[in-house]
Amino acid sequence: MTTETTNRMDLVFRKLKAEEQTALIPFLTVGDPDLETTLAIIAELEAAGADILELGVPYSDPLADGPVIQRASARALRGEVHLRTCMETALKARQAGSSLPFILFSYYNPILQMGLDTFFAELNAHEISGLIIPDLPVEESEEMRRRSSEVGVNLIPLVAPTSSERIAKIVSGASGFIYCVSSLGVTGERSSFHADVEAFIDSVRQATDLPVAVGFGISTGEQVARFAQICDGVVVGSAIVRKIEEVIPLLDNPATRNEGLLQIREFVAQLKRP
Ligand SMILES: O=P(O)(O)OC[C@@H](O)[C@@H](O)c1c[nH]c2ccccc12
Repeated sequence: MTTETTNRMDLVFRKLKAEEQTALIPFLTVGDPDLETTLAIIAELEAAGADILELGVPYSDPLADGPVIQRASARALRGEVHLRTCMETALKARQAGSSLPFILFSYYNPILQMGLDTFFAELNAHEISGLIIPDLPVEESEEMRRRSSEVGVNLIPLVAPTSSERIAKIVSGASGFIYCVSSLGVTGERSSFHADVEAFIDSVRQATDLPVAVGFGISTGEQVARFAQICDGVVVGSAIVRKIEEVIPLLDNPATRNEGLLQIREFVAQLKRP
């Protein structure tokens, strides 16, 4: 008997699995170039076939990010976009009709600044289904996992090709999905991945019944199709953030805004159907 889940993300993975489909999971930085445009881009990503969305909280010290996302964070921070505005953006996107499950992607510090009690009290109220905290110390992940599950939000762990014997520990008690980082280093488009990435992903699959997704460096339809063969989800961030950066001049001009939005939609659509 399956336990009924109300978590929107879990329902999407279950539906895609039944259809033998892989989730396309874009990442964007909220507020890049501005909050109103982020809401418009979310609608384009959904129309382009996105299944789940990572909403990145801009941060002043994004140590795991490459230059593309660093620039996006800097643009969003100039617009005074912080953790609470990102949560509010998720709610506004839902109210505007989006049915995408939202993953709030934040470094640990902004969450600590807000205060854990406030943060977790507001997660659900803002339609957040998942949480990724790339720099969450393992020692503190137990409390964060407990608090997340208390409010029905999946705290999604990252595993790296070097995690090896820690994989079992990382995935035990996890929920939502397991995020396999395809390569070492920081985010950013890549033409090649960690040498044994398929074997690594397979070892994660052996260690969990949860959906397994891969991210880091994936930027073309061919790369998405390659990983879709062995994963339940594929995350694409920097390539989409770069496309957004490229069309900012179009987005900023009312006369060409729709052209800019269309270019973002078309870029993401070809990731799903190369
Ligand atoms: O940008 P890429 O190379 O496509 O990788 C996904 C990534 O953007 C997103 O999941 C992410 C953004 N910042 C991160 C920091 C750590 C791990 C993952 C991330």
